[in-house]
Amino acid sequence: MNVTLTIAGSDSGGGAGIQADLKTFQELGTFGTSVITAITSQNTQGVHAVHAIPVQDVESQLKAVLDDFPIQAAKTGMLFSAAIITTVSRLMKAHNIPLVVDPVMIAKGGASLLQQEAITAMKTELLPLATVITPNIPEAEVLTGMTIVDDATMIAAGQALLTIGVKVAIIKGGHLAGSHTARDIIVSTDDIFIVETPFITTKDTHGTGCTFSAALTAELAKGTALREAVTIAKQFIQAAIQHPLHLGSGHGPTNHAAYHNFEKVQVTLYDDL
Ligand SMILES: Nc1ncnc2c1ncn2[C@@H]1O[C@H](COP(=O)(O)OP(=O)(O)OP(=O)(O)O)[C@@H](O)[C@H]1O
Ligand SMILES: Cc1ncc(CO)c(N)n1
Repeated sequence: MNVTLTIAGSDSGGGAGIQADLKTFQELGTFGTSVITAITSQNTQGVHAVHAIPVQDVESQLKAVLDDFPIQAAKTGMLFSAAIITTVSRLMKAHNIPLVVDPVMIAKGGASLLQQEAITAMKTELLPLATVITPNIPEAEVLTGMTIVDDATMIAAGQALLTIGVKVAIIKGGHLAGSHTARDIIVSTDDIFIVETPFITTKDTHGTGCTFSAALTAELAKGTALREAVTIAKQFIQAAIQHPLHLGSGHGPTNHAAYHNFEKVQVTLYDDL
């Protein structure tokens, strides 16, 4: 059994955060473990409260999991504070575990999930340990100081992230204004490629970023090569958005079971860049 780990915040609404990660890990045939960094009181309408877990409790959860489980890949989501980032980075540095960093900053409704002063710690302590980083466009802009408007600027931002020490940058295009496609660009030192699916107009997109990065983590844990792992993660999130559950009155969760319950999604790959 391949073991995965998520270090993230709890979403009481079940569509994002730890809950999305564990459901996705399970769907893709891995055994999910978790370290909770914060408890959010959240539903489809928004984030109503955030309670950060004391840093010593984050540390003891992470030690407990790392000491006893053969973790094959880990991901981070909501980390909230510089102190939590410093602790997670220190402990992960001592282990050679493939790490997917989803640099969660702001929830879809606008609530802050990462304190402003934590961005430096993320850049200097966590990103050098990242195998893969999965920023959306606003997050990539904050981390690089660049303005992203098209493929060329997405690639340039990805390359800027590589200089921080990240091995692979996946810049997610879901937020690009006026886009009819959900186009993500993958930049590594030896390869640049694009995965693309049709953009789906829906309000049920709560937790898309968490779900995508968790699917990628599960595939990396199984030893799937990068291109194939990204393609499966893209199929997983596209299916989850395409077959909504219509839960709640706001931004509903995606359907984490859709990848197995519906027909396979077509992903277009461009690699002649
Ligand atoms: N409406 C959509 N239709 C199809 N694919 C989408 C849509 N929205 C996002 N995606 C895809 O979902 C994945 C997650 O990207 P997204 O940009 O939504 O992450 P995010 O903004 O980090 O999410 P979150 O709000 O959960 O933090 C990417 O592959 C993106 O292209
Ligand atoms: C706990 C948590 N993590 C991440 C996100 C981003 O979708 C969210 N809304 N809530």
